[in-house]
Amino acid sequence: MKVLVLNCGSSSIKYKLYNMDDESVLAQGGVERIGIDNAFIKVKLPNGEKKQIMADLPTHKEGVSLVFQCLLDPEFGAIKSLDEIDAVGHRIVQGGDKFNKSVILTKQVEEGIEELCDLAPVHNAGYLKGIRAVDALMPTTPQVCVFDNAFHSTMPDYAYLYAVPYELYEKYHVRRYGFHGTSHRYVSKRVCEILGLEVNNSKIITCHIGNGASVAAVLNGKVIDTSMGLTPLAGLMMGTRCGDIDPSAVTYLMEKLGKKPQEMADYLNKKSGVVGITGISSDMRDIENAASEGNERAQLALKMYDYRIKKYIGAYAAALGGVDAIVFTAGVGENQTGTREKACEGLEFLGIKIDVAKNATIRGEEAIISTPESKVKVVVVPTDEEIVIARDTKELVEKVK
Ligand SMILES: Nc1ncnc2c1ncn2[C@@H]1O[C@H](COP(=O)(O)OP(=O)(O)O)[C@@H](O)[C@H]1O
Ligand SMILES: CC(=O)OP(=O)(O)O
Ligand SMILES: [Mg+2]
Repeated sequence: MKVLVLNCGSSSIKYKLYNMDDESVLAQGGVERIGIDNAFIKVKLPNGEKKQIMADLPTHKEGVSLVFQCLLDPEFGAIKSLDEIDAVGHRIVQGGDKFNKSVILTKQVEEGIEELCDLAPVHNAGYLKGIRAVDALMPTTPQVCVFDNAFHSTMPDYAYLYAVPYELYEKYHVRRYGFHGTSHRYVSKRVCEILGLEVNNSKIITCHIGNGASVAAVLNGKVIDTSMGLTPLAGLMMGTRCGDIDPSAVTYLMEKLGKKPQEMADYLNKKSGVVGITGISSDMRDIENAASEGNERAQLALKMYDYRIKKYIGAYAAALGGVDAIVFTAGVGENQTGTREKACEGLEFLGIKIDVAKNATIRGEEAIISTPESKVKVVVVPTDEEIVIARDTKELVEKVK
Protein backbone atom coordinates (compact mmCIF):
# COMPACT_ATOMS: atom_id res chain seq x y z
CA MET A 1 0.00 0.00 0.00
CA LYS A 2 1.32 3.47 -0.92
CA VAL A 3 0.43 6.25 1.53
CA LEU A 4 1.08 9.95 0.98
CA VAL A 5 1.44 12.07 4.14
CA LEU A 6 0.81 15.81 3.94
CA ASN A 7 1.72 18.20 6.75
CA CYS A 8 0.22 21.54 5.61
CA GLY A 9 1.27 24.60 7.59
CA SER A 10 0.05 28.13 7.19
CA SER A 11 2.64 28.81 4.50
CA SER A 12 4.17 25.41 3.87
CA ILE A 13 3.47 21.79 2.93
CA LYS A 14 5.79 18.95 3.97
CA TYR A 15 5.19 15.59 2.28
CA LYS A 16 6.39 11.99 2.31
CA LEU A 17 5.25 9.10 0.14
CA TYR A 18 5.65 5.68 1.80
CA ASN A 19 5.53 2.12 0.58
CA MET A 20 3.82 0.77 3.69
CA ASP A 21 4.77 -2.84 2.90
CA ASP A 22 8.24 -2.08 4.31
CA GLU A 23 7.72 1.56 5.44
CA SER A 24 10.32 2.75 2.91
CA VAL A 25 10.16 6.40 1.83
CA LEU A 26 9.59 6.64 -1.93
CA ALA A 27 9.58 10.45 -2.16
CA GLN A 28 9.79 13.44 0.16
CA GLY A 29 10.07 17.20 0.09
CA GLY A 30 8.45 20.45 1.06
CA VAL A 31 6.77 23.54 -0.38
CA GLU A 32 7.56 26.86 1.28
CA ARG A 33 6.41 30.49 1.13
CA ILE A 34 2.85 29.77 -0.15
CA GLY A 35 0.98 33.03 -0.69
CA ILE A 36 4.11 35.20 -0.71
CA ASP A 37 6.95 35.94 -3.12
CA ASN A 38 9.74 33.51 -4.08
CA ALA A 39 7.72 30.39 -3.32
CA PHE A 40 9.44 27.09 -4.09
CA ILE A 41 9.41 23.33 -3.64
CA LYS A 42 12.41 21.37 -2.40
CA VAL A 43 12.49 17.71 -3.40
CA LYS A 44 14.86 15.12 -1.93
CA LEU A 45 16.09 12.94 -4.81
CA PRO A 46 16.80 9.20 -4.40
CA ASN A 47 20.58 9.91 -4.39
CA GLY A 48 20.12 12.23 -1.39
CA GLU A 49 20.62 15.45 -3.37
CA LYS A 50 18.01 18.22 -3.13
CA LYS A 51 16.32 19.84 -6.10
CA GLN A 52 14.69 23.25 -5.69
CA ILE A 53 12.05 24.52 -8.12
CA MET A 54 10.70 28.09 -7.95
CA ALA A 55 6.95 28.49 -8.64
CA ASP A 56 4.08 30.93 -8.32
CA LEU A 57 1.99 29.50 -5.45
CA PRO A 58 -0.81 31.87 -4.43
CA THR A 59 -2.68 29.19 -2.40
CA HIS A 60 -2.31 25.66 -1.00
CA LYS A 61 -4.21 24.32 -4.02
CA GLU A 62 -1.29 25.25 -6.31
CA GLY A 63 1.14 23.98 -3.65
CA VAL A 64 -0.51 20.56 -3.49
CA SER A 65 -0.70 20.43 -7.33
CA LEU A 66 3.05 21.08 -7.44
CA VAL A 67 3.69 18.26 -4.95
CA PHE A 68 1.72 15.93 -7.24
CA GLN A 69 3.59 17.21 -10.32
CA CYS A 70 6.89 16.38 -8.64
CA LEU A 71 5.64 12.95 -7.56
CA LEU A 72 4.67 12.29 -11.21
CA ASP A 73 7.72 13.90 -12.86
CA PRO A 74 9.01 11.56 -15.61
CA GLU A 75 12.64 12.29 -14.67
CA PHE A 76 12.71 12.33 -10.84
CA GLY A 77 9.15 11.36 -9.82
CA ALA A 78 8.32 8.29 -7.74
CA ILE A 79 5.03 7.27 -9.40
CA LYS A 80 3.55 7.14 -12.89
CA SER A 81 -0.08 7.83 -12.00
CA LEU A 82 -1.96 9.26 -9.01
CA ASP A 83 -3.92 5.98 -8.96
CA GLU A 84 -0.84 4.39 -7.39
CA ILE A 85 -1.51 6.37 -4.16
CA ASP A 86 -3.88 4.25 -2.05
CA ALA A 87 -4.51 6.80 0.73
CA VAL A 88 -3.53 10.26 1.94
CA GLY A 89 -2.86 11.05 5.63
CA HIS A 90 -3.01 14.61 6.98
CA ARG A 91 -1.62 16.15 10.17
CA ILE A 92 -4.35 18.29 11.74
CA VAL A 93 -3.41 20.44 14.73
CA GLN A 94 -6.75 21.09 16.43
CA GLY A 95 -9.38 18.39 16.90
CA GLY A 96 -10.81 19.98 20.06
CA ASP A 97 -13.15 17.67 21.96
CA LYS A 98 -14.64 16.50 18.64
CA PHE A 99 -11.67 14.37 17.64
CA ASN A 100 -9.39 12.54 20.03
CA LYS A 101 -8.29 9.80 17.65
CA SER A 102 -7.44 9.47 13.95
CA VAL A 103 -10.42 9.29 11.58
CA ILE A 104 -11.24 8.74 7.92
CA LEU A 105 -12.18 12.04 6.29
CA THR A 106 -15.88 12.56 5.58
CA LYS A 107 -17.89 15.71 4.86
CA GLN A 108 -18.82 15.80 8.57
CA VAL A 109 -15.18 15.56 9.67
CA GLU A 110 -14.28 18.36 7.27
CA GLU A 111 -17.02 20.55 8.76
CA GLY A 112 -15.81 19.71 12.26
CA ILE A 113 -12.26 20.81 11.40
CA GLU A 114 -13.61 24.01 9.86
CA GLU A 115 -15.56 24.83 13.03
CA LEU A 116 -12.34 24.48 15.03
CA CYS A 117 -10.38 27.02 12.95
CA ASP A 118 -10.73 29.68 15.67
CA LEU A 119 -8.93 27.38 18.13
CA ALA A 120 -5.88 26.92 15.93
CA PRO A 121 -5.77 30.15 13.98
CA VAL A 122 -2.30 29.65 12.54
CA HIS A 123 -2.88 26.04 11.53
CA ASN A 124 -6.32 24.55 10.74
CA ALA A 125 -7.17 26.75 7.75
CA GLY A 126 -4.02 25.57 5.94
CA TYR A 127 -4.91 21.91 6.48
CA LEU A 128 -8.40 22.40 5.12
CA LYS A 129 -6.95 23.91 1.96
CA GLY A 130 -4.71 20.85 1.68
CA ILE A 131 -7.61 18.44 2.15
CA ARG A 132 -9.73 20.24 -0.44
CA ALA A 133 -6.88 20.39 -2.93
CA VAL A 134 -6.40 16.60 -2.64
CA ASP A 135 -10.15 16.09 -2.96
CA ALA A 136 -10.21 18.05 -6.20
CA LEU A 137 -7.32 16.07 -7.70
CA MET A 138 -8.16 12.55 -6.48
CA PRO A 139 -11.78 12.50 -5.29
CA THR A 140 -12.05 8.74 -4.75
CA THR A 141 -8.84 8.24 -2.72
CA PRO A 142 -9.48 7.85 1.04
CA GLN A 143 -8.01 10.55 3.29
CA VAL A 144 -7.24 10.19 7.00
CA CYS A 145 -6.86 12.97 9.59
CA VAL A 146 -4.39 12.53 12.45
CA PHE A 147 -4.89 15.09 15.22
CA ASP A 148 -2.14 16.79 17.25
CA ASN A 149 -4.31 16.83 20.39
CA ALA A 150 -5.21 13.11 20.30
CA PHE A 151 -2.23 11.79 22.31
CA HIS A 152 -2.99 14.31 25.07
CA SER A 153 -6.58 13.13 25.58
CA THR A 154 -5.50 11.00 28.58
CA MET A 155 -4.84 14.08 30.75
CA PRO A 156 -6.81 14.06 34.02
CA ASP A 157 -9.47 16.74 34.51
CA TYR A 158 -7.48 18.55 37.21
CA ALA A 159 -4.68 19.05 34.65
CA TYR A 160 -6.79 20.07 31.67
CA LEU A 161 -9.32 22.36 33.32
CA TYR A 162 -8.80 26.11 33.64
CA ALA A 163 -9.90 27.74 36.88
CA VAL A 164 -12.76 29.66 35.29
CA PRO A 165 -16.47 29.08 36.00
CA TYR A 166 -17.17 25.42 35.22
CA GLU A 167 -20.08 26.27 32.93
CA LEU A 168 -17.64 27.93 30.52
CA TYR A 169 -16.02 24.55 30.08
CA GLU A 170 -19.41 22.87 29.66
CA LYS A 171 -20.76 25.45 27.24
CA TYR A 172 -17.68 26.50 25.26
CA HIS A 173 -15.33 23.51 25.74
CA VAL A 174 -12.64 25.85 27.05
CA ARG A 175 -9.87 23.60 28.41
CA ARG A 176 -6.29 22.53 27.80
CA TYR A 177 -6.06 20.28 24.72
CA GLY A 178 -2.33 20.19 23.98
CA PHE A 179 -0.63 19.80 20.59
CA HIS A 180 2.36 18.19 18.82
CA GLY A 181 0.83 14.94 20.16
CA THR A 182 1.94 12.86 17.18
CA SER A 183 5.53 13.90 17.91
CA HIS A 184 5.27 13.41 21.70
CA ARG A 185 3.74 9.98 21.02
CA TYR A 186 6.54 8.94 18.63
CA VAL A 187 9.51 10.13 20.73
CA SER A 188 8.13 8.94 24.09
CA LYS A 189 7.84 5.40 22.71
CA ARG A 190 11.11 5.54 20.79
CA VAL A 191 13.10 6.65 23.86
CA CYS A 192 11.82 3.59 25.75
CA GLU A 193 13.15 1.38 22.92
CA ILE A 194 16.52 3.19 22.96
CA LEU A 195 16.92 2.92 26.74
CA GLY A 196 15.33 -0.51 27.17
CA LEU A 197 12.57 0.91 29.39
CA GLU A 198 9.15 -0.66 29.70
CA VAL A 199 6.59 1.82 28.38
CA ASN A 200 4.14 0.68 31.08
CA ASN A 201 6.61 1.54 33.78
CA SER A 202 8.17 4.81 32.60
CA LYS A 203 8.29 8.50 33.50
CA ILE A 204 9.26 10.61 30.47
CA ILE A 205 9.40 14.34 29.81
CA THR A 206 9.27 15.08 26.08
CA CYS A 207 10.41 18.51 24.86
CA HIS A 208 9.25 19.23 21.28
CA ILE A 209 11.15 22.43 20.54
CA GLY A 210 10.55 23.65 16.98
CA ASN A 211 9.07 26.89 15.70
CA GLY A 212 6.07 25.90 17.78
CA ALA A 213 7.23 24.27 21.02
CA SER A 214 5.67 22.20 23.81
CA VAL A 215 6.61 19.92 26.69
CA ALA A 216 4.66 16.85 27.82
CA ALA A 217 4.75 14.69 30.96
CA VAL A 218 4.20 11.06 29.90
CA LEU A 219 3.50 8.51 32.64
CA ASN A 220 3.48 4.84 31.61
CA GLY A 221 2.94 5.84 27.96
CA LYS A 222 0.06 8.25 28.70
CA VAL A 223 0.17 12.05 28.80
CA ILE A 224 -0.71 13.49 32.20
CA ASP A 225 0.09 17.13 31.41
CA THR A 226 1.35 19.33 28.59
CA SER A 227 2.33 22.96 28.17
CA MET A 228 0.11 24.02 25.25
CA GLY A 229 -3.51 24.80 26.05
CA LEU A 230 -6.79 25.63 24.35
CA THR A 231 -4.66 26.74 21.39
CA PRO A 232 -0.97 26.32 20.47
CA LEU A 233 -0.22 29.74 22.01
CA ALA A 234 0.32 28.62 25.61
CA GLY A 235 3.40 27.39 27.47
CA LEU A 236 6.92 27.88 26.19
CA MET A 237 8.25 30.96 24.48
CA MET A 238 8.22 30.21 20.72
CA GLY A 239 9.47 31.66 17.43
CA THR A 240 6.54 34.06 17.08
CA ARG A 241 4.24 33.10 19.99
CA CYS A 242 4.36 34.52 23.51
CA GLY A 243 3.61 31.34 25.47
CA ASP A 244 2.49 31.74 29.10
CA ILE A 245 1.38 35.27 29.96
CA ASP A 246 -0.79 36.84 32.67
CA PRO A 247 -4.27 37.13 31.06
CA SER A 248 -4.50 40.63 32.58
CA ALA A 249 -1.54 41.71 30.45
CA VAL A 250 -3.62 40.78 27.40
CA THR A 251 -6.73 42.76 28.36
CA TYR A 252 -4.58 45.68 29.57
CA LEU A 253 -2.69 45.81 26.25
CA MET A 254 -5.92 45.54 24.24
CA GLU A 255 -7.14 48.65 26.01
CA LYS A 256 -3.85 50.53 25.66
CA LEU A 257 -3.38 49.64 21.99
CA GLY A 258 -7.08 49.78 21.06
CA LYS A 259 -6.89 46.29 19.59
CA LYS A 260 -9.85 44.00 18.85
CA PRO A 261 -9.70 40.35 20.02
CA GLN A 262 -8.57 38.99 16.64
CA GLU A 263 -5.92 41.69 16.25
CA MET A 264 -4.58 40.96 19.72
CA ALA A 265 -4.53 37.21 18.98
CA ASP A 266 -2.47 37.96 15.85
CA TYR A 267 -0.08 40.04 17.91
CA LEU A 268 0.49 37.26 20.44
CA ASN A 269 0.62 34.47 17.84
CA LYS A 270 2.68 36.07 15.10
CA LYS A 271 4.63 39.05 16.44
CA SER A 272 5.66 37.91 19.91
CA GLY A 273 8.03 35.26 21.26
CA VAL A 274 11.59 35.30 19.95
CA VAL A 275 10.87 37.69 17.08
CA GLY A 276 9.02 40.03 19.43
CA ILE A 277 11.85 40.24 21.97
CA THR A 278 14.71 40.48 19.44
CA GLY A 279 13.12 42.29 16.50
CA ILE A 280 15.52 40.14 14.44
CA SER A 281 13.94 36.84 13.45
CA SER A 282 11.83 33.91 14.64
CA ASP A 283 14.48 31.45 13.47
CA MET A 284 16.68 30.29 16.32
CA ARG A 285 19.69 29.93 14.01
CA ASP A 286 19.58 33.68 13.33
CA ILE A 287 19.23 34.34 17.06
CA GLU A 288 22.22 32.16 17.99
CA ASN A 289 24.33 33.96 15.37
CA ALA A 290 23.24 37.39 16.60
CA ALA A 291 23.84 36.42 20.24
CA SER A 292 27.36 35.19 19.48
CA GLU A 293 28.05 38.53 17.74
CA GLY A 294 27.12 40.30 20.99
CA ASN A 295 23.50 41.33 20.29
CA GLU A 296 22.04 41.82 23.79
CA ARG A 297 18.39 41.27 22.85
CA ALA A 298 19.29 38.01 21.17
CA GLN A 299 21.19 36.96 24.29
CA LEU A 300 18.19 37.91 26.44
CA ALA A 301 15.77 36.01 24.18
CA LEU A 302 17.91 32.86 24.42
CA LYS A 303 17.99 33.14 28.22
CA MET A 304 14.21 33.56 28.40
CA TYR A 305 13.65 30.71 25.93
CA ASP A 306 15.89 28.20 27.72
CA TYR A 307 14.75 29.21 31.22
CA ARG A 308 11.15 28.49 30.40
CA ILE A 309 11.98 24.97 29.17
CA LYS A 310 13.86 24.38 32.43
CA LYS A 311 10.83 25.51 34.48
CA TYR A 312 8.59 23.03 32.68
CA ILE A 313 11.10 20.21 33.22
CA GLY A 314 11.02 20.99 36.97
CA ALA A 315 7.24 21.19 37.03
CA TYR A 316 6.77 17.93 35.16
CA ALA A 317 9.36 16.12 37.29
CA ALA A 318 7.04 17.02 40.18
CA ALA A 319 3.89 16.02 38.27
CA LEU A 320 5.41 12.63 37.39
CA GLY A 321 6.91 12.05 40.85
CA GLY A 322 10.35 11.49 39.28
CA VAL A 323 11.82 11.15 35.79
CA ASP A 324 13.50 8.32 33.88
CA ALA A 325 14.27 10.26 30.72
CA ILE A 326 14.07 13.70 29.15
CA VAL A 327 13.76 13.82 25.36
CA PHE A 328 14.67 16.72 23.09
CA THR A 329 13.16 16.77 19.59
CA ALA A 330 12.07 18.98 16.61
CA GLY A 331 14.14 21.63 14.79
CA VAL A 332 15.62 23.36 17.84
CA GLY A 333 15.59 20.36 20.19
CA GLU A 334 17.42 18.19 17.66
CA ASN A 335 19.96 20.77 16.57
CA GLN A 336 20.41 23.65 19.00
CA THR A 337 23.01 22.29 21.42
CA GLY A 338 23.10 25.44 23.57
CA THR A 339 19.37 25.30 24.34
CA ARG A 340 19.62 21.68 25.50
CA GLU A 341 22.59 22.51 27.70
CA LYS A 342 21.02 25.59 29.29
CA ALA A 343 17.59 23.98 29.81
CA CYS A 344 19.23 21.21 31.88
CA GLU A 345 21.83 23.38 33.63
CA GLY A 346 21.54 23.42 37.43
CA LEU A 347 19.19 20.42 37.54
CA GLU A 348 21.81 18.09 39.02
CA PHE A 349 19.76 18.05 42.26
CA LEU A 350 17.07 16.19 40.27
CA GLY A 351 19.63 13.67 39.00
CA ILE A 352 19.95 15.36 35.61
CA LYS A 353 23.52 15.84 34.33
CA ILE A 354 24.34 16.62 30.71
CA ASP A 355 27.63 15.54 29.11
CA VAL A 356 28.41 19.03 27.81
CA ALA A 357 31.14 17.97 25.37
CA LYS A 358 29.05 15.16 23.86
CA ASN A 359 25.92 17.32 23.68
CA ALA A 360 27.85 19.88 21.61
CA THR A 361 28.50 17.28 18.89
CA ILE A 362 24.93 15.94 18.49
CA ARG A 363 22.71 17.32 15.74
CA GLY A 364 19.71 15.60 14.16
CA GLU A 365 20.57 12.07 15.34
CA GLU A 366 19.54 9.74 18.15
CA ALA A 367 21.97 10.00 21.06
CA ILE A 368 22.13 9.88 24.85
CA ILE A 369 23.63 13.22 25.93
CA SER A 370 23.62 12.75 29.73
CA THR A 371 26.71 11.50 31.58
CA PRO A 372 26.87 7.77 32.46
CA GLU A 373 26.26 8.65 36.17
CA SER A 374 23.22 10.82 35.43
CA LYS A 375 20.22 9.15 37.09
CA VAL A 376 17.92 10.72 34.52
CA LYS A 377 18.85 9.96 30.90
CA VAL A 378 18.74 12.93 28.54
CA VAL A 379 18.21 11.81 24.96
CA VAL A 380 17.99 13.45 21.52
CA VAL A 381 15.38 11.69 19.37
CA PRO A 382 14.63 13.13 15.91
CA THR A 383 10.85 13.19 15.59
CA ASP A 384 8.96 11.39 12.82
CA GLU A 385 5.39 12.62 12.78
CA GLU A 386 4.99 11.40 9.19
CA ILE A 387 5.52 7.70 9.90
CA VAL A 388 2.97 7.82 12.74
CA ILE A 389 0.45 9.46 10.38
CA ALA A 390 1.23 6.89 7.65
CA ARG A 391 0.72 3.96 10.07
CA ASP A 392 -2.61 5.32 11.35
CA THR A 393 -3.72 5.96 7.76
CA LYS A 394 -2.89 2.41 6.65
CA GLU A 395 -4.64 0.89 9.68
CA LEU A 396 -7.86 2.88 9.24
CA VAL A 397 -8.06 2.44 5.47
CA GLU A 398 -7.48 -1.32 5.73
CA LYS A 399 -10.25 -1.59 8.35
CA VAL A 400 -12.90 -0.16 6.03
CA LYS A 401 -11.78 -2.07 2.91
N1 LIG B 1 20.31 22.85 11.87
C1 LIG B 1 19.70 23.64 12.76
N2 LIG B 1 20.40 24.27 13.73
C2 LIG B 1 19.78 25.06 14.63
N3 LIG B 1 18.46 25.30 14.64
C3 LIG B 1 17.72 24.70 13.70
C4 LIG B 1 18.29 23.85 12.72
N4 LIG B 1 17.30 23.39 11.94
C5 LIG B 1 16.16 23.96 12.40
N5 LIG B 1 16.42 24.74 13.47
C6 LIG B 1 15.44 25.52 14.23
O1 LIG B 1 14.23 24.83 14.26
C7 LIG B 1 13.11 25.72 13.96
C8 LIG B 1 12.09 25.00 13.13
O2 LIG B 1 11.77 23.78 13.73
P1 LIG B 1 10.66 22.82 13.09
O3 LIG B 1 10.56 21.66 14.01
O4 LIG B 1 10.95 22.58 11.66
O5 LIG B 1 9.41 23.76 13.28
P2 LIG B 1 7.92 23.75 12.70
O6 LIG B 1 7.59 22.32 12.35
O7 LIG B 1 7.14 24.26 13.84
O8 LIG B 1 7.93 24.67 11.53
C9 LIG B 1 13.73 26.85 13.16
O9 LIG B 1 13.08 28.04 13.50
C10 LIG B 1 15.18 26.87 13.59
O10 LIG B 1 15.32 27.87 14.55
C1 LIG C 1 0.92 23.02 17.12
C2 LIG C 1 2.11 23.74 16.60
O1 LIG C 1 2.59 24.65 17.23
O2 LIG C 1 2.61 23.28 15.44
P1 LIG C 1 3.92 23.84 14.70
O3 LIG C 1 5.06 23.62 15.65
O4 LIG C 1 4.04 23.00 13.46
O5 LIG C 1 3.70 25.29 14.43
MG1 LIG D 1 6.61 20.90 13.38
